Amino acid sequence: MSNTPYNFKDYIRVIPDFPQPGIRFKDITTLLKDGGAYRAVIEEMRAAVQHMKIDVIAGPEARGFVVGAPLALALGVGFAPIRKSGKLPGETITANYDLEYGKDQLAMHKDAIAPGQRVLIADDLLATGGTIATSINLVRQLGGEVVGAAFLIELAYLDGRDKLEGIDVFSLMTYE
Ligand SMILES: O=P(O)(O)OC[C@H]1O[C@H](OP(=O)(O)OP(=O)(O)O)[C@H](O)[C@@H]1O
Ligand SMILES: Nc1ncnc2[nH]cnc12
Repeated sequence: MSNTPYNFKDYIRVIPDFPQPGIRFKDITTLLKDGGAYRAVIEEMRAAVQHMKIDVIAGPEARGFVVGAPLALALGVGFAPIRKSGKLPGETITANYDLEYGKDQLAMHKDAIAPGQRVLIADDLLATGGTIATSINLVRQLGGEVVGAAFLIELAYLDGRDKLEGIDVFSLMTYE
């Protein structure tokens, strides 16, 4: 049971028609700039995923970094970046994906995850699930065991969770 004094949704700015008509963009910068609220969401996520016995967190660029890296520090585990293609300097594997508003390709270093490691994938937001499904694909290609996925925000009406069968999913805030 959470004891937080924060109503986290009060810290999310919803911007209609960004980046294209019909999308209601959930802006987390209004949460991140408040040190107390930022710390509190990471603490809530840490408490929710602690039982998963994670070895490493993987997070997709860019907003997955601002959630995944502090969560890794809070849990005392390492962080493996999942980047848009062409950014990582070492040997990589890649996978293509669709977004709520576009297409892209993600990459990971081949040595980012050791075979058999228990991995949590962390991101700010679950929408269609394309980013997280691609992240899972990459981690599994490297031999990692994806035990969980954690988000600040889930857009439940886009059914992204359907792509996460068999994985322990935690979302701090849900929009219906
Ligand atoms: O569930 P999905 O439909 O895949 O959408 C969710 C993803 O979209 C956003 O990232 P975006 O690709 O816009 O990149 P950014 O973090 O660099 O802004 C968000 O941070 C998630 O990673
Ligand atoms: N509606 C949305 N708001 C913020 N980030 C997103 N990524 C995909 N859909 C999004």
